[in-house]
Amino acid sequence: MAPQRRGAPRAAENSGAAVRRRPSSAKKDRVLRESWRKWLRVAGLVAGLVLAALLLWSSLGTEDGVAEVLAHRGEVLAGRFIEVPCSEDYDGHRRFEGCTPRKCGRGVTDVVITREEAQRLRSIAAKGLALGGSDGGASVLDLHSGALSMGKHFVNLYRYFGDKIQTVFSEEDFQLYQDVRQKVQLTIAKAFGIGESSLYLTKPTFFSRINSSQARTAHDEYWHAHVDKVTYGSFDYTSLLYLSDYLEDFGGGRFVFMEEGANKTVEPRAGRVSFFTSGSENLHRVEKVLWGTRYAITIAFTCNPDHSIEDPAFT
Ligand SMILES: O=C(O)CCC(=O)C(=O)O
Ligand SMILES: [Fe+2]
Repeated sequence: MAPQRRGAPRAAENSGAAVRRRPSSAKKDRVLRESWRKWLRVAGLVAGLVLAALLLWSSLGTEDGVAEVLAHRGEVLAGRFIEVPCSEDYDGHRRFEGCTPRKCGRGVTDVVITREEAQRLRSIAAKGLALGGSDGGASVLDLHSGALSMGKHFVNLYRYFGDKIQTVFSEEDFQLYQDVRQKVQLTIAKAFGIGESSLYLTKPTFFSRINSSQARTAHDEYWHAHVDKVTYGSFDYTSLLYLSDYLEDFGGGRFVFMEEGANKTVEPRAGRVSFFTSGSENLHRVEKVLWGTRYAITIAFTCNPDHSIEDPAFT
C-alpha cells in the first residue's frame, strides 16, 4: 500500500513537467522512432539475407539432400563397407541361398584395380566409343552384346564393323577386361560373405561415357534416380568401376546413394570400385556432368545362372 501512496503525487509532477517540455520531447521521440525504424529495417534486411542464404545453401547442398561424402576423390580407400537393411525387392524373385542378398550394403575400394588398369580400360572404352557415340551426353559400349550408341540409336558393333573390330581391340584388351571382372567379383563375394562361384556376370555390363552435351533421347538421361533391381531385373549386385577422376577430368557426375535426409556421395576416381546390393536399399542417381568427360564401367552380377552372360571373347 505505501508505495502506491508515494507514487501518486510523483506521477502528477511528471505529467506537469511533460506538458512543459513537450516541444523538445516530441522531437526526441521522433528521432528515437526514426532510429528505431532504421534499426528495424536493417534487422529485417539482415534476417532476409540470412533466410535467403539458408535457402540457397539448402538448395545447393541438397539438390536431393546431399549430406555426406562416402568416398572423396582424393582418398585412397583400402575398403569401406556400410551395411544397410535389405529391401523386400529380392522376395519377388527366385531366391538362391548363399547368394541372394541377406546382408545388404555398399562398399568402396581403391586397392582392387590399379590406376594403370583403369587407364588401359579407359583407352579401350575411348577407342570403342570413337566408332560411334550418342548425339546426346551419354554413350554406352557393351562388349558382350555389341551394343554401341550411335547418334540417336544403337548399333551392334560386331555386326556393323565385322572383322574390322579385330583391328580396333586386341586380345590383351579382352584379357584385361576379364581379369578386372574377376577381381571385382571376388571383392563383392568377400564383402557379402558369399561364394565367388555362386555369382554370375549379367547384362547389361557396359562402358559408359558421359559429357555435358544436351540429352537428345531418353537414353541420354542418365541422371534419374533408380533401383537397379527394378531397372534391370536380373541384377543382385551392382558394381561400378570408375575410369576417370572427379574434378580432374569432369565436374558434376558424382554418384549419389539417396536416403531420406542423409544422401551419400561417391566421388569417382580412376580405379575406384563402388559396389552395392541392387535393391531399393540402394536407390541412387548420377549427378549431371557439368564439364569434361566421365568414363565408367557398370559390371553387374546375378545369383540366377539362367541370367548369366559370358566374358566377351576376341574371336
Ligand atoms: O556410372 C555410375 O556412377 C552409375 C551408373 C548406374 O547407376 C547404372 O549403370 O545403373
Ligand atoms: Fe544404377
